[in-house]
Amino acid sequence: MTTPLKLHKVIKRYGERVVLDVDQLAVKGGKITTVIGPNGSGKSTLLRIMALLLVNDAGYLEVLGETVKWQKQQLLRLRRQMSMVTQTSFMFQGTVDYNVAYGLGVRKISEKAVQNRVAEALEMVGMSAYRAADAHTLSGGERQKVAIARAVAIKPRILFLDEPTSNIDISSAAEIEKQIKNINKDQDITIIMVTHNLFQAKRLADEVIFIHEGHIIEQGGQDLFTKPQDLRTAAFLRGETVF
Ligand SMILES: Nc1ncnc2c1ncn2[C@@H]1O[C@H](COP(=O)(O)OP(=O)(O)OP(=O)(O)O)[C@@H](O)[C@H]1O
Repeated sequence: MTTPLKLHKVIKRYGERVVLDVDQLAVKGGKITTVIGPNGSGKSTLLRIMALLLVNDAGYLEVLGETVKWQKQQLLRLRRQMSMVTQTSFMFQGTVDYNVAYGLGVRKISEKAVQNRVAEALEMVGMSAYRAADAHTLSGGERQKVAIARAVAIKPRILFLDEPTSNIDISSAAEIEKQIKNINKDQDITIIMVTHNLFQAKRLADEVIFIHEGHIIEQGGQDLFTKPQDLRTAAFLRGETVF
């Protein structure tokens, strides 16, 4: 799948206000795309629409080769092929094992296969030693790793990350960044990640999208960081206010 996600003339409004207005967007399959932009520019809104958690008001999406009709059966089928990790992850009452296995319960796979997937996912994030731990006793960084394991255990085709490391320290964030890269490479999962951390965006991005006031101003590869084409992108990357 070269383009697992496409948006065509997608608009999202809250009341009268247009908060997202994307003419065309194509996300490259098997790559890590980072989404950057000022506060309130529409990054999370874009991510939530792409993850089929929020309905657009105009335009349409193509997800994993299907035009999204927002019809129940199709939504279920498509959502089962994607997962999301947010800034602070909810842990269910129970062990780490239980939390990672959570999304697998509704899938028709054997108990043995569930155990294998959980073990594999925890290994990927370096949390194998915590399998039997109570999830509510974990630190913030550990929770995020378990949340990533839970998201990966379902073997999604697209993984959405909304500021997954913004509440954790630099060294845990660095570990998670490494794990994100490995997940993308080894599991061939398309990753779309919103981050406020420009250094992180640069370290992880195969592709980057700069969004401002609901519009995609620029999309490109690593060149976008070094040779931005738009004055607003350049200003944002310099840490200046974007007008
Ligand atoms: N449920 C809602 N009702 C009304 N307005 C909303 C709602 N959700 C988001 N907005 C508005 O939409 C705009 C875009 O919000 P969004 O969260 O997508 O931005 P963002 O780029 O992710 O911001 P941040 O970097 O601050 O997290 C903001 O102005 C926000 O106030």
